[in-house]
Formats: sequence, C-alpha cells, structure tokens
Amino acid sequence: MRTLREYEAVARERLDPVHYDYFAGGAGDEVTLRANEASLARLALLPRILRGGARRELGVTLLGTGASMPVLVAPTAFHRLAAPDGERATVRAVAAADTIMIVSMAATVAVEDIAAEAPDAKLWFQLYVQPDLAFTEAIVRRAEAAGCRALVVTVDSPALGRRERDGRNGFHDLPDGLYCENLRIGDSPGHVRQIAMSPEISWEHIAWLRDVTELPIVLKGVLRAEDARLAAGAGVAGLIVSNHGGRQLDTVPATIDVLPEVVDAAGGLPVLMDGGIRRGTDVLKALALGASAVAIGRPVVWGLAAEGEQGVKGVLERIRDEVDDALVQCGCASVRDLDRTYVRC
Ligand SMILES: Cc1cc2nc3c(=O)[nH]c(=O)nc-3n(C[C@H](O)[C@H](O)[C@H](O)COP(=O)(O)O)c2cc1C
Ligand SMILES: CC(C)CC(=O)C(=O)O
Repeated sequence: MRTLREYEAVARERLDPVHYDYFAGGAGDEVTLRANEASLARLALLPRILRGGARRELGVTLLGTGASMPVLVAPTAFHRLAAPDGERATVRAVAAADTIMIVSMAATVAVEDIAAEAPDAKLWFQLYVQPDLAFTEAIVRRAEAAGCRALVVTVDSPALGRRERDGRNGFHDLPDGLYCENLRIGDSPGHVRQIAMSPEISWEHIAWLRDVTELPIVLKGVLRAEDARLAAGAGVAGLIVSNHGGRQLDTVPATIDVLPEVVDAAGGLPVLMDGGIRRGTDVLKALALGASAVAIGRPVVWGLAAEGEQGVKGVLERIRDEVDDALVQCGCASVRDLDRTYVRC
C-alpha cells in the first residue's frame, strides 16, 4: 500500500461490513464527513523557490511532549474490532514512529495495558467527562497512573451523533468478549452503553477537572472563536479543532475552514486540528493556517485492519514521507517555516 487511501481499500475488504460502516461513517447525510476532505483539497499550496534545506526538520513539541512529526494519532474507539490485539498493536507502531497516541476512553484494551505494551510510548488520554464525577475522577487517576501526559476532553458530544449506518446495521454494542476496558469497575466489564454523552457537561466541569488533576487539559471539538476565547480564559492548555470526523453534528463546517479564526482567538494556546487529513499536503495546509500539529483518526484504523501493527507503521511512515516531500517542494527546511502565505484560500 502506497497511500493512506490504499490502506482504506484493503481494510474495507478485510473488515466485517458492519464494522467498516462504524469506522467509516458519519452523522446524518455525512455532509461534514465529505467536507473535511473536500475543503482541504480545495486549498492550494503556494511554494517558495530557491530555498529550503538538505534535510527537513519535522519534529514538534506539544505541551512539553516531543513528537518526531506533526501528525498524532487521534482517539478512536474499539481497535480490537479491527485487529485481534487492537490498541496493543497500535501503541507499538506509534512508539516506533515516535509520535503521540491519544488513547480513547472507549479503548478495547485498558490504558494500563496499552502503556505496559510500549513503555516508551507517549500517551495522552481522551475523556468524556461523566456526570458521575467520582467515576470520572477514578478514570483520570488511572490515566495518570498509567503515565498519560495530558487529558484530551472531548466537548463536541453533548449527545451521540446520529450515525444512520449503525442504526441500519443494528450496531449498538461490542460483540461478546470485547469490552471498554477503561470503564471496567472491579470485576464488572465496561460496556459502551455506560459512556454518558451528557448535555449537562459545562465549563464548571472543566474548572472541576483542573482542580482534580495536574495534567494539562486539551479541549477537543472546538469550532468557534468565542469558545476558543473562553477556553483560554478557563486555563486549558490547548485546543483541538475537530468535528469528530463528521460523526457528531452533520453540516458543521470542515475543520480546515474554521481553523484560522480559532487560532486567532486562542490567545497563543497550541491549536491542533483533525478531520480529513489523508496526505502530507493536507498536513502542510493545516500547519500553514496555524495548527501546531494535526491528528489522524480513520487512517490509523485502516492500517490496523489491513496489516495490524505493520499497517499502522505503514500509515505513519507514509504520511511522514509525504510531509517531508511537501516541505521540500514548498522550499521549507522545517515545519516552523510555514505560515499563511503558503496557502491560497
Ligand atoms: C471509528 C472512530 C471512533 C472514534 N472514537 C472517538 C473517541 O472514542 N473519542 C473521541 O474523542 N473521538 C473519537 N473519534 C473522533 C476522532 O478522534 C477524530 O476526531 C476523527 O476521526 C478525525 O477525523 P478523520 O477520521 O477524518 O481523521 C472517533 C472517530 C472514528 C472514525
Ligand atoms: C461512541 C464512542 C464510544 C466512540 C466515538 O466517539 C465515536 O465512535 O465517534
């Protein structure tokens, strides 16, 4: 497989069609799902000439954590639906690539076991704040003890998105034997139904979380400038511009289209972006428009379904090569050389 899209084609052949639909699908008419890729494709890169460097610097430091490239692994649920060892295979590949894995709260391997599988891996933990604060705190303590270095709080899910493919397929729960291991309490297994996506979660919960943990807090799912300003005022450490890969509210804008206004409002906080990143050129466009890094969701799952650990490694190495190629073609020696002049909107 030479491109991320080729990994998707192979994954589609290998996966149970119901599980493929869960991974691939979006909410409603999937307008936003398509828009993420389409808006990136519509932007043009404007290269400089007669400059650059013999070797390119791709590394970034995010909230004190170094990554060898500006491409992180977004939190995605249920990796054991894609490959038998699930998140264990993913984390081995992420550690080999020296980037950051954002572990989903809905992982099918416990965060402690993910951390033990690759002790060098750099992990952040994604959290849906639960109305049951004692339960939320217990999960935060597990993530801290496992060595996670940041909490990524998903704030775009006051309710689960209307995923019509899953409704048609009757896919509402994991098959027997697979569990949400981060929700396990004692001997009772964790079920995805236990994850409350609650409209009652508010800024007060973010303040509560800041009191509960020393970990830096990153809000995932920001799309509006005024929310970025509130986040900066609330003492969070970073933002992720995200529409959940088009899986929550359909017809919200493509993330690349709102990135600049969020960056301008974020008061210097690091701003990451996800949604539709499939090529090195997409990564450059997001960095040029102010992102500190991007994250990829589905392509990692496609790598995992196609070839397990090797597949995730393949996906990460291909996007790294493409970022390097796009940089040299743009006349840049470093990801830090990019600015808005490199993109024609
Ligand atoms: C199958 C799947 C599961 C996901 N699970 C989660 C999750 O558990 N928590 C979360 O915050 N986001 C979740 N997301 C959203 C991703 O973190 C990310 O925002 C999105 O996939 C980025 O778009 P992309 O798939 O086009 O790269 C999921 C996305 C997919 C496709
Ligand atoms: C529904 C959750 C368990 C996972 C998620 O956020 C997603 O599927 O997008």
